[in-house]
Amino acid sequence: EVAALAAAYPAPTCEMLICPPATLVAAAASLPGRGAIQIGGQDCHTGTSGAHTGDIAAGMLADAGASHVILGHSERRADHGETDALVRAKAEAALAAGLIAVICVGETEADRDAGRTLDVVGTQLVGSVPDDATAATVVIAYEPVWAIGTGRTPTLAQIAEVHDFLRAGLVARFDDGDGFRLLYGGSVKPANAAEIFAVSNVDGALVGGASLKAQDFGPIVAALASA
Ligand SMILES: O=C(CO)COP(=O)(O)O
Repeated sequence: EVAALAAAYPAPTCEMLICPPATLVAAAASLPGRGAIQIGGQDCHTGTSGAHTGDIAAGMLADAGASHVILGHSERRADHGETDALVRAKAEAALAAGLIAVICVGETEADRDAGRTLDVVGTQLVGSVPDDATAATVVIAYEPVWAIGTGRTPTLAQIAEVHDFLRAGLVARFDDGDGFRLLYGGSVKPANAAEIFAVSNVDGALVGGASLKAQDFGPIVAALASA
């Protein structure tokens, strides 16, 4: 699928990143036909050395050919109890290893129903993003937990509200806050990609289910390339 996608988009006008499971990072990165597609991991450890059996250090991902790593995905936060402080420490390790960190934030459905969405993502943003982050080294992904894999998405106005809020938070904290890429994630499909990419401060997408097949991911890439 990676090779098929690369063949379909030999010179894309947007960046393409595939983050396969750790067991496939090296194979994907060394695929002769990967073209412009970049490869990332889905998590890394905070440490650069030491005894951490089963964990994958950022430097190991870089050695395997990864350029990026996703950190603080809601499944990591839920399944492994990852806190903002841990995500930040992982991001620091990723930056030290020369990786670009794709840091995820997002509210649960209970948070949204209680009117806490901006509080939650704001706290996650402050807590999870290292102080030495730059627009070149950190990407933020807004992923409402209730939209992941469910086929449900926030309204475009709700996406805009959160993305504008995240942008304001980045601008207030970082000199180049305007330049950070803000991805939306959660049930992005070929059918809704173009309208989501037209939303204020949406610079791209973090795609799960629709990234597994080149025939689904391709139209999403095309929608971003022409956004
Ligand atoms: O976060 C995501 C994948 O990890 C998003 O998944 P879906 O695009 O399948 O909703």
